[in-house]
Amino acid sequence: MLLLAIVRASTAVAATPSRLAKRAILADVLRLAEPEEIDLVATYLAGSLRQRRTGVGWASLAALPDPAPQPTLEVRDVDARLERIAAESGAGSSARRDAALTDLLEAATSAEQQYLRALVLGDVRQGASASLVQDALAAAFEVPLALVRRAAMLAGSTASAARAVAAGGQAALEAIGLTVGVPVEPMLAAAAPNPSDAVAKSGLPAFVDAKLDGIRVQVHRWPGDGTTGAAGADEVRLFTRSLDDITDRLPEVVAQARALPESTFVLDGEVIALRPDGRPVPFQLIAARTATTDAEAAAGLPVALFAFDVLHVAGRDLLDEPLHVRAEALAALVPPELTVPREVVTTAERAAEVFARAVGVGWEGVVVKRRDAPYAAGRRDSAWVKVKPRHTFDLAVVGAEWGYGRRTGWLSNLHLAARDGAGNLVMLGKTFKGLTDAMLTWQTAELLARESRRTASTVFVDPPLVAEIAIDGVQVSTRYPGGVALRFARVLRYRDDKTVADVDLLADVAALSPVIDGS
Ligand SMILES: Nc1ncnc2c1ncn2[C@@H]1O[C@H](COP(=O)(O)OP(=O)(O)OP(=O)(O)O)[C@@H](O)[C@H]1O
Repeated sequence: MLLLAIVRASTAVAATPSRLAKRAILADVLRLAEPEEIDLVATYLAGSLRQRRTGVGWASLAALPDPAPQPTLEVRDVDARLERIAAESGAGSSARRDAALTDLLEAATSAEQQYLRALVLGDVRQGASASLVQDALAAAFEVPLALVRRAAMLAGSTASAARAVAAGGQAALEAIGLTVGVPVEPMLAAAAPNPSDAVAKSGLPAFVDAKLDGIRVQVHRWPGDGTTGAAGADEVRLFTRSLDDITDRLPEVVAQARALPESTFVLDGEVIALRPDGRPVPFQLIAARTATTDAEAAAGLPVALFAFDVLHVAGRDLLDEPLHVRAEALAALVPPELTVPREVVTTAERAAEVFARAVGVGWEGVVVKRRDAPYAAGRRDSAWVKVKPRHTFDLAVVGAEWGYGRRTGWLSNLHLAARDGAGNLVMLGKTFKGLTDAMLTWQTAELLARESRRTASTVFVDPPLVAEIAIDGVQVSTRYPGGVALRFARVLRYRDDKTVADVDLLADVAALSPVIDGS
């Protein structure tokens, strides 16, 4: 199939808001794909690449070469070229990568060049997600959508489901089961602002788990065939939320899995580290630790898996079992000190108490779980509902960057600052989230009226506006002058009844982090 077919579909999908129309466009393309390439076609249609990383950044794609006059690029050719680009390593690799990229772009028409650039940068804005492509696969091959979704989550990708359905139709989809050693898409959580809204979604009684702020890890163990590891030792593999294999990075978790009393299982959980006083180490440090295979760095911060679910034990798939059955299987497999703190509650009041206690001991919040729900891999629905404390601060808006795309002409990305002890405004982060069109219009006029200076991208203001900002927390920053950066900031509302004297203190914002406040 020509890449052009995908580019055209992507453009057409972006141009219609109707999900049904999008599905029809995608299904037409999927029907035309050869069975050997349908996995790539499905991947590209969802706006992603088969290669997790290509090593190509913005700079290499800033200027595009002259386009080809005619579309000749085949989807499979594009993939093969990207594979070579991604595989480049060692001395001179960046020059070789750029040369191969230029070759690829020279073979592309102008529309294809734009599409390839967006694809490589992960920036295809067409409104087609993996979920929509699954919908289109079901339509194209006339099979139930639920079966496509199930196959995609069990085989770990929509591309694998596409390959199966193109090769063997419904029967091939049905034949896909959980394979220990092959990661399953993790179940995700919806969000609620407080525990009572969460239990309203989940129903009562509900499981209320502590929400641990670490790295999601799926642990697979199965009897070894002696090909890797010590002779006769079981195989263990660890996968992240995006299904990357990080077994080598977390030897303690591998050891922990080997110490459990079964030789075949799949566990889901969160990897964190605890301080000597039992409080959790901040997420940033866990993320840094998980990103390295450096044994010395690893030894400095031992981590452990805290399991919260089990998908398979000793030949028995548990995905379709209700949570309370999986919870029993989990308790039989994993000792309590290696499972997340959990309580079954029967009232909203009790859920609120468990939430307050969880936050009090340093957990990120809670995840409220429906007692009879199966493991909905790859889905974000109300069977799991996360609740985090919402921290709000009144911060100064000291500048704003011009928006682009739909926000062209509006000042959009806000520069946010708190006050230090001397009354100076110290920048802590930026946000363009939470702004309605009416707020964008209002703030653009207000900020321009207060303009003190500007650069090409940013208008700085004096005096600042004051906005109520919600954040999930703070983290240590080397970028911002106060050494503190906001996490997931969003605007709740403007406080034009407040002035800079009402802006919250840097120390109060920083106190959200056990590390930054020095304790
Ligand atoms: N007890 C728990 N049960 C389920 N998930 C948990 C639990 N403790 C921590 N988590 C983490 O919370 C996440 C659930 O939220 P969600 O599915 O929305 O993921 P997310 O987008 O990464 O969210 P967040 O940034 O809030 O962690 C899981 O991916 C997991 O990493």
